[in-house]
Amino acid sequence: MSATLIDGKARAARLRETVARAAEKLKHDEGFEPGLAVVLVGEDPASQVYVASKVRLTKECGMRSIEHILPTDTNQADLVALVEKLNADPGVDGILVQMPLPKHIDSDAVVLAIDPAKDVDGLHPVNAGRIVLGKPGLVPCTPQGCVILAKEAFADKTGGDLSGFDALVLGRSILVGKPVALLLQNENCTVTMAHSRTRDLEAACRRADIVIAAVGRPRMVKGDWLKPGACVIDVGINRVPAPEKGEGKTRLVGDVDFETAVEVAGAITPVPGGVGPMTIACLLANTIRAACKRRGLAIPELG
Ligand SMILES: Nc1nc(=O)c2c([nH]1)NC[C@@H]1CN(c3ccc(C(=O)N[C@@H](CCC(=O)O)C(=O)O)cc3)C=[N+]21
Repeated sequence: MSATLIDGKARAARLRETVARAAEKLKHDEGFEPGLAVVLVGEDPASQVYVASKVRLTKECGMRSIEHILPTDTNQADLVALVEKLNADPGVDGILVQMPLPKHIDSDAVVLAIDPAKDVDGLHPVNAGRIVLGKPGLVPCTPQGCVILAKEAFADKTGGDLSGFDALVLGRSILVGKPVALLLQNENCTVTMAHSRTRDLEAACRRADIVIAAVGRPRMVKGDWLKPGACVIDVGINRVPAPEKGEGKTRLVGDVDFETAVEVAGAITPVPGGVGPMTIACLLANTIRAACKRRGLAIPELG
């Protein structure tokens, strides 16, 4: 058996289309263009690539992109001052400070400085708390993308309803593991949070109808860890050497061993082309939501 591929690229393109329509409507009905401010500190090449695609897709969706590229030696006070300036700017609806920040900067303090109403990354403790409480707020982008893709996998069977499924989240990071576990609980899944100290991880995995792999270990989850027919969402973005492509070349692999998993799973996300593109589409969707909420407008349904 070979699993159905969950096409994150196509799903993300569809979400961006609804974002573009919402942006167009805001421009037409309300006379403004939602604005997303992206702050990049330093010259990390991966971060530069991510920020470039966020900027490009923001514009493609008919929104305004405000870019601040700062040198590596930027100090914390100056970065916080910039965030405060963006908080106060009425033309800025969303603020994203690209992570990781240089080591001399306390990223918690920077995130805390972001106005929770503009926190389109969903990283501010106020927004994290809202998920815990099951209250509306800005939901982190990668976890949001994981849930959308899991629903997509069950579209035919349950109409996308995840109620009652056993979900296993592998990894407990603030950015992905913890919030995605809470979101799945809010979708009425029975959630297990597994991590490096989990006893008999393989057995726990084998019980799950939905596996979210977010540990950052290349190809860790093997096909024989999976319940036949399970839905597998691979959050991993690991760059590994690919000598077969030439000397010094690399390729991207997930936290799931795709070749063996695809034989057992019912549905699986590829890497690349799975969760990654959804992360950016959800960021753009959050910018629309933040823009509407801040102005007292109804928040559109963005699918
Ligand atoms: N404040 C902040 N918010 C973030 O959301 C954030 C961040 N910092 N720092 C870094 C991580 C990583 N991240 C990705 C976004 C898109 C892809 C993506 O589109 N990946 C493509 C392939 C990209 C490639 O080829 O390298 C894919 O999976 O198909 C991946 C990773 C957002 N992050």
